[in-house]
Amino acid sequence: MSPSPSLSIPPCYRSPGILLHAPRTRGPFPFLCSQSRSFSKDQGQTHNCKGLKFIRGKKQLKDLSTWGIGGPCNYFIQVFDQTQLVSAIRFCREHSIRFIVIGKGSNCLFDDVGFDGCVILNRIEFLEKKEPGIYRVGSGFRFNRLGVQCSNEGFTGLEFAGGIPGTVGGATYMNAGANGQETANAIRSVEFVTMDGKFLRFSRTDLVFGYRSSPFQVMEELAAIIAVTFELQHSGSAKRRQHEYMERRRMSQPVGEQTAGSVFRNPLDMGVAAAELIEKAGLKGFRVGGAMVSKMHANFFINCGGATSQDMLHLLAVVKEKVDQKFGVQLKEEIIYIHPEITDVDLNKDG
Ligand SMILES: NC(=O)C1=CN([C@@H]2O[C@H](COP(=O)(O)OP(=O)(O)OC[C@H]3O[C@@H](n4cnc5c(N)ncnc54)[C@H](OP(=O)(O)O)[C@@H]3O)[C@@H](O)[C@H]2O)C=CC1
Ligand SMILES: C=C(O[C@H]1[C@H](O)[C@@H](CO)O[C@H](OP(=O)(O)OP(=O)(O)OC[C@H]2O[C@@H](n3ccc(=O)[nH]c3=O)[C@H](O)[C@@H]2O)[C@@H]1NC(C)=O)C(=O)O
Repeated sequence: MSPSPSLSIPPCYRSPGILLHAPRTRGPFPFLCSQSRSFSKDQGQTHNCKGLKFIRGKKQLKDLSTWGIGGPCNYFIQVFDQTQLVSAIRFCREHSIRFIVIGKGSNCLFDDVGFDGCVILNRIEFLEKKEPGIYRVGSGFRFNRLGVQCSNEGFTGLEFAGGIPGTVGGATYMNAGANGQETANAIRSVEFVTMDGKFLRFSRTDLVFGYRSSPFQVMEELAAIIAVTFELQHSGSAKRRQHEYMERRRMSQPVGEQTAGSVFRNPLDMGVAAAELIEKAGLKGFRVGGAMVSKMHANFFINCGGATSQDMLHLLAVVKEKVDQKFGVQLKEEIIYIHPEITDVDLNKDG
């Protein structure tokens, strides 16, 4: 799909060498006619469909993102179980409405223009203990809470999740990690729903994860991850370790500020952290409008109050450019930019 003529990609993302992680929003059925919808029309109305209540044009994405940035979305719905999730997806597809599924919005940069589609907020929050160390958890369950609970119960594998602001679904999708642990290593199986409404369950051995990557990021038929089963081992020291990791996080990261965690992936092949390069480029405290490189941790960018998506995009672009100029390293985003209208456009490709 081509960019709409009425919306422009921010100029900073047109410059050669300025790359952006591809936003993967799920589009409508290709064979259905696209309805012409004006952005955020029917402001403030709700639309009831089979017991589901969609809010039209009113929900501000800044309230759904840890960065506190983003304009209105055309449709918004919260889902509390998999039946509601599937119904919401079916509604979107039948009406040719693009949708995204989000958790805590801790890895998303929404645009001030908003999102011309439906944002489905995942509130599937159950936790089942199947047997000692085996937890089946709804994808909307807070990852932080899971990490603390499992560690307190004497199981190791998810200590690092303490303090991570995302959901179990987001953490699986991103293969979140910290302190030498990764989500993938604790997974036994993942249940998800496809675009045509099928439920599938893959066991860990069927899934190839990497550093901040999962097969779900490139799975065309994925609609949403529904639940994840974790398999953890007994450990007398898990609780202490979880506390230590949390303390380390408090000492090294700007906890409590409006951030989206690490902005860039570490360039693993270079054997250096993105934060180190940004700091050595002299960019700690560098500011564009309301967006600033944290003085505490250079790979965290802070909304100091009133930052716009343009501020943040420009800050990202400047940091990438300076790091490239100084070290010849092209940083790659960990955060996902949700473009207001473009579907499946890889902005990494060119300007
Ligand atoms: N290590 C750390 O300290 C930090 C880690 N993080 C990590 O960032 C991630 C963000 O989690 P969260 O805030 O919940 O995610 P978000 O709400 O930010 O969603 C980010 C993207 O993840 C995908 N996604 C989220 N939930 C689902 C789901 N149930 N099924 C399929 N795709 C999904 C969607 O991608 P798409 O639209 O492309 O399909 C979505 O756009 C986690 O991995 C979190 O642990 C974040 C901050 C700090
Ligand atoms: C926050 C995230 O995950 C974090 C995770 O919490 C921490 C803790 O294990 O390790 C990663 O950060 P990181 O690589 O920056 O880890 P740190 O230990 O803080 O720093 C690495 C190196 O960079 C140096 N460093 C760090 C910050 C800074 O401002 N300047 C600097 O030079 C540190 O001295 C250290 O030598 C994850 N980030 C990535 C992109 O891999 C996230 O994914 O959102």
